[in-house]
Amino acid sequence: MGKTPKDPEPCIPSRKAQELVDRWENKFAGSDRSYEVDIWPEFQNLTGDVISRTAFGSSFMEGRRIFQLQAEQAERIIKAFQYIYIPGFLFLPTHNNRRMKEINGEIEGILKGMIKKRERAIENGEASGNDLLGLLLQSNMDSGKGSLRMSTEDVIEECKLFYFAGMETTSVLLTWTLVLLSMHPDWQDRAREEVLSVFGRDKPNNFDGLSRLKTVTMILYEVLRLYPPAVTLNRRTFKDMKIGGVTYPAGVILELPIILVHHNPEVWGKDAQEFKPERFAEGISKATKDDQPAYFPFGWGPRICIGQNFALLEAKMALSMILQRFEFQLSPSYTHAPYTVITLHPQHGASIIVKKI
Ligand code: HEM
Repeated sequence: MGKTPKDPEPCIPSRKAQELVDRWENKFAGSDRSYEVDIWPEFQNLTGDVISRTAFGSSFMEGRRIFQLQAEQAERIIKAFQYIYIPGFLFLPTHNNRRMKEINGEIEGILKGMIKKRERAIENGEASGNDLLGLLLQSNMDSGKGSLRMSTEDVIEECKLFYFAGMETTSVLLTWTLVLLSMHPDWQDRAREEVLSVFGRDKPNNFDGLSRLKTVTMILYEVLRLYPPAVTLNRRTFKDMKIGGVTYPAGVILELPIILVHHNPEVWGKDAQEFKPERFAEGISKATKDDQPAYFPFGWGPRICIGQNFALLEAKMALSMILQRFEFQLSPSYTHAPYTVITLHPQHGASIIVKKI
């Protein structure tokens, strides 16, 4: 049968989420109706695969190696920050510092190799590919030799940022969503009812249907409020400026503690610590007292996250597929311990019991 506009070629997030639920389903052996799975590594692999394919197309295996290296790098950076601050300490040849340098070198080496290979292919007349790397290189070629052209270093930095920003954050969102829906089965049921009423048993991969998932969207917003993957943002003043009645000179680093603003009872009400997706029933701007702007999971202003729609789409697809096929609850071994390794991780993983519906 030919493909109709209603039966689109599944996009990368849809294909990868499908593989995940198929794999979970295949784990049910014989008459087993439930089993335990740690969703934290599962979602890291899912979002790592999605971003590898989106960013690097067919070179996704090299991309996956970058993801392993970046995960190790994040742990080491946090370790380095846990020491008392001594200027220049990061330049000392300690074991941790040497390994961080090595990791940086390996990541850059892999990216340089991929860029060279792709540039050669483009020079030989092959298509640049519609992945991030191809688009960056093509736009670079189109802008000629002028000042708008990015250097190889710029392309490397963009790829590294895109990779880290796109993988870690979305896996954190999916993990806390399943944890909270396990703690609040009433919301899990409501979300499943909505998904089944919009998609039935069909694949939830059409954008029209996904944009009609109101309860699922409210749930994701509330998870991002309580467990924002990026807990804090920094800004440096570039000139003297007055903020909230205080004048700051140029060069001051200001911190916006997203997680604290998101939990402030003066803004969100006495129930600020509670999971209540209904607060987003009339959208984000009506969720706070006196409509105060206090919701920044994706940052704000000119540097706002460029991947926010991609992330919400990926999360909605994966969550919908999971809800269509499984019920889930927390495992007795689950320990609630959110902690920050650049993003907000579950320190001891997130084991849940999955039951086939
Ligand atoms: C739940 C998922 C995500 C969250 C919570 C999130 C959050 C953020 C935040 C807080 C920032 C910093 C904004 C600022 O400094 O003001 C940011 C920047 C960024 N994000 Fe995301 N992000 C997510 C997913 C993604 C995805 C999937 C991608 C790529 C596909 C992505 C790519 C980026 C990039 C490239 C930047 C840097 C933008 C710039 O500096 O101009 N993010 N994100």
